[in-house]
Amino acid sequence: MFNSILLVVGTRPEAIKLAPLARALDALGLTPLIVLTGQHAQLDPVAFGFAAYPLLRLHCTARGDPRAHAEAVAAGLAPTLLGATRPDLVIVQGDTSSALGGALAATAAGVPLAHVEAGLRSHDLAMPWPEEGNRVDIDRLSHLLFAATEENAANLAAEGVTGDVHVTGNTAIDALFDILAGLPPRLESHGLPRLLVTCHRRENWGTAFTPIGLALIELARLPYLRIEFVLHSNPAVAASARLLLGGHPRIKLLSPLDHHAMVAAIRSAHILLSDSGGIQEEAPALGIPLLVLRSTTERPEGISAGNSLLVGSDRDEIVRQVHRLLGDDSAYRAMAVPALPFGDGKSAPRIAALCEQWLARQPRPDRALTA
Ligand SMILES: CC(=O)N[C@@H]1[C@@H](OP(=O)(O)OP(=O)(O)OC[C@H]2O[C@@H](n3ccc(=O)[nH]c3=O)[C@H](O)[C@@H]2O)O[C@H](CO)[C@@H](O)[C@@H]1O
Repeated sequence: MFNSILLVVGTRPEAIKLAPLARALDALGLTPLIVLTGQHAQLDPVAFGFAAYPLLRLHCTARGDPRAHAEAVAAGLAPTLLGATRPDLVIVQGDTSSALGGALAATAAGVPLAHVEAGLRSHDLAMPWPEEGNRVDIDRLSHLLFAATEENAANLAAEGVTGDVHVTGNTAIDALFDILAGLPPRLESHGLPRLLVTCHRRENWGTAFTPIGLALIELARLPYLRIEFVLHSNPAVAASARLLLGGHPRIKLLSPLDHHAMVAAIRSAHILLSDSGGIQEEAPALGIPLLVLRSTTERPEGISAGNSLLVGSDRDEIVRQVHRLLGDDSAYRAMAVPALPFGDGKSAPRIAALCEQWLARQPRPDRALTA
């Protein structure tokens, strides 16, 4: 009896986190249909191993209004969910408008919905916007909720979600370990310490980026510090960095890296400075101290583990914290102890097995015939 499962993929982080699940489902004989929504138009399915699976492209490129994008994704998905090839389960990941669109489409069509990375909460609907609201809405609609941590599950319980909640870890760590398995051992770095920076969140766009850029220009005065800024694939997001930092002799702007190269770059950095959700999950596992360019986070576990620290986007605070880690070896070492607060790297097979068991318990029209 074949169950059809549909994975909704819109952005790079969704591709990174759903690729291990696609493989785990396939290993159980539940080969998924991969829906590429087009939110990150340049997303290459081959780079994430999706070429092995049936693909459906919706061509819903990102829009300024995230709710309008979610509705476009839902409309694009409707014919597939209402047609003869009606899936048994739609799986979405995280908090993007593509994930919300997949959830809205599944709900409208009466197709069961599963949410990977359920229960993350900053408890501030305005920060991050629209992701916090997307996550709450998706969790409210989900039949299966895969929470990365106990804290995520506690958030869901507090909200009284009606679906089945399971603590599984985050598949981001599965993806990380898959890459590390293929990398040569990390060599002790004897070169100049490197500060690796990424910055893409909406709240750091445009003029909001200025204090962050000025902090980097101030830090670049340290003759022994190398600063590398990995640009985001969204040109509007990268524009602020290019404008303020382009051409600076001591700050190197790098084009977006593939995930293997990015993990290698993170692993060989001395300090990370980022507003990224995924890097908040990877940094503790790699034991690289992370200063988070946000005023709040839905990933407090990395902070509780001592691997990450919120520095917001205040210029002086960013400079102060980088100086502190460069100058105080015990402070640095305290943040550099590898930890796995977000999962053990086996989340994908765990989630796949839970999906298989849940599907086996669902009544199906043809099941009555074979009973
Ligand atoms: C509010 C929030 O936090 N939302 C997050 C947002 O994702 P994000 O913040 O993690 O987004 P990015 O920072 O773009 O991706 C990061 C990944 O990309 C890799 N990377 C990075 C630069 C590069 O040049 N090459 C790469 O390969 C990097 O190693 C890492 O694995 O949406 C996701 C989907 O819903 C959510 O899950 C997630 O909560």
